[in-house]
Amino acid sequence: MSKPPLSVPQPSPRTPEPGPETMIACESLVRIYQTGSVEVQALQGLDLVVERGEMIAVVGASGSGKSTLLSILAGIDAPTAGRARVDRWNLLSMSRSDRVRYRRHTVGFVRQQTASNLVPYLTARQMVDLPLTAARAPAGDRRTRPGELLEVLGVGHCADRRPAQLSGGEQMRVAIAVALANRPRVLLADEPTGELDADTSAQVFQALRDVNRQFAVTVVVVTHDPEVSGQVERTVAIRDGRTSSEVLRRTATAEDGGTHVIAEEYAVMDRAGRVQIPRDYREALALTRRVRLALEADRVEIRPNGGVDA
Ligand SMILES: Nc1ncnc2c1ncn2[C@@H]1O[C@H](COP(=O)(O)OP(=O)(O)OP(=O)(O)O)[C@@H](O)[C@H]1O
Repeated sequence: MSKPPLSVPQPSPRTPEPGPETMIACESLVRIYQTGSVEVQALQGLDLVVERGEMIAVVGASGSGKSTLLSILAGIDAPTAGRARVDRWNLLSMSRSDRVRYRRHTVGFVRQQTASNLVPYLTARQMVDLPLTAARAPAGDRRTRPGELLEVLGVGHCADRRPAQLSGGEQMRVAIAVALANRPRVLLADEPTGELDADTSAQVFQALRDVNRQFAVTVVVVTHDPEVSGQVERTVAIRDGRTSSEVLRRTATAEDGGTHVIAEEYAVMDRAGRVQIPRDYREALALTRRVRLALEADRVEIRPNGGVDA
């Protein structure tokens, strides 16, 4: 420290710990892939908390670990280390049968490639029925739920069509209906608008927002599309397998009564106090391995080694 603090600010009484309203809590999550002698650290200590009923977007460069995170949350892949809890499930200690139950009832997953979500020889109604049958849902549910869900997703008119008879946007809406069949608490979508044009993508995204509100399902959407990520209240950015920053958006009312969205970006600090400083900040001030930290009354300053006030 360059100088002693005048007074140490008191910690905020609000705790960042996952609470009863938390649906997803990942802490220091690590996933290492081993291919022959090569090790790839896809997740390198990622932290993420998502509240019940929240809808968030996850963004990040190609290879930053977004799909790995979603596969782990979907119960398809298992973490190497760290903690990951979704609803009442601990994702690091699930048995094989737990995993089946978890994937059937707790999470719905919409994959990146639209076609991979669908079965070419089944109609939309039959595809929504498939997970209901697998979960031995009551006959009443099986009769009514496929039609109702397709209706909510705006593809009720497509109920008797097969995937080849659907547009890209319709296929994605059907895929979302399939993922929601067993009333999951969490809906995970990996680039659901990646293969769609701008208008169709906006409609599909609106459909995700609608089901988030209507069914109170927690939604995590991975996207490259800034138009999409700009429409949720919270966007989490992943860099090199870690949560690096979050953008929070809120609607403010101006004096003339008009409303506008205010977006504020925050760096994310993990439990050990680590924060990633963006590359452009580091380069602008030539911050290298050693930096100077100073605790002020209302902030922590980071300065280049050899800066003033040494
Ligand atoms: N099964 C695997 N075996 C080996 N390495 C893998 C495997 N899956 C992912 N990786 C590696 O882990 C890292 C993270 O991959 P991931 O697919 O999670 O990134 P992503 O952010 O989703 O990228 P994209 O936006 O391109 O889909 C990458 O370096 C990738 O090559």
